[in-house]
Amino acid sequence: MAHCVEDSSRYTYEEYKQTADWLLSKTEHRPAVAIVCGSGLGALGELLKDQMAFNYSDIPNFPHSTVPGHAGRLIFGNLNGKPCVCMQGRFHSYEGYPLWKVTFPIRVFRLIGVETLIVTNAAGGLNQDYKVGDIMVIMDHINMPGFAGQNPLIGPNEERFGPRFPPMSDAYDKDLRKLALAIGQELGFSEKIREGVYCSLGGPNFETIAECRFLSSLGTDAVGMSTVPEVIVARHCGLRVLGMSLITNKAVMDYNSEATANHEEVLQAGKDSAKYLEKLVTLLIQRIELNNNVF
Ligand SMILES: O=P(O)(O)O[C@@H]1C[C@H](O)[C@@H](CO)O1
Ligand SMILES: Nc1nc2[nH]cnc2c(=O)[nH]1
Repeated sequence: MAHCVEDSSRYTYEEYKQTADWLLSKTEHRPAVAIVCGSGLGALGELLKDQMAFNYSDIPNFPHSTVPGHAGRLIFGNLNGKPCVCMQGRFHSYEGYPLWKVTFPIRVFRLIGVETLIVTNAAGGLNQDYKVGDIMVIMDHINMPGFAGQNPLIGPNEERFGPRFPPMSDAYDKDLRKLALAIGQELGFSEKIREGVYCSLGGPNFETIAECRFLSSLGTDAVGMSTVPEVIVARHCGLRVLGMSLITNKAVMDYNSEATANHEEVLQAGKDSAKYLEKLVTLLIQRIELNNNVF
């Protein structure tokens, strides 16, 4: 039943196009790379030179950011000579947005000519080797809400974006992952840089101890509340994807522990470690090879 409600109120192709055309008419920037900033990681957006920024509330059809640490600005500019667009703030289903709304910007990016998506997030570390401040290059994901029928591609398929049944076994680009890991080593972060599996849950509560143990037994290295819907939609429309999680807290796995996760700690860890992610992304963008795709 829920699906029927969602279907009748999904964005039309024309609405994605309207937003894309609006943006293209307001700026001369023509980004090839889009960056989504996770909780507390908005400083990445400040790296862009020759900026032109829009508040989400001024962009036709755009949802609004409601979470602290997500400024709600779309910034166009150049990073190390490459044209980029950066979302300072993303949307989450726990804010009350259906997944087709959460992922709206991704298809708009495709229509304005973006070919590579870099998604970042704040995540809890389940892997016992991980420390707060580590950066995990996402190798693969588990779409937990997908197990319960929640997927941004549910509803009539829009063939102009991609196929009905997109594969997801190659969601995270191998070459970009290799490049990110190599740059991490080159920058001297070998202790900090990891590669692992991200699992997305619906939130907004943090996990119980039993849930953390369960996720860990499934092979999850880091847990969060975002990213996966964006990646599914990005892959559906042919974008190349790199994902990176900043480990902002260690998931509580022990019934004797007094620790509890909280958003303030997540934002603080973002502030403390933003500089590492900034260096990594800056060098990565310089080294990325672009195909100059036109959609
Ligand atoms: O947008 P991300 O996934 O980085 O945000 C994470 C998940 C929740 O929104 C929030 C919890 O602190 O951080
Ligand atoms: N679900 C979830 N999201 C997070 N975002 C940052 N830390 C966490 C966490 O521990 N769990």
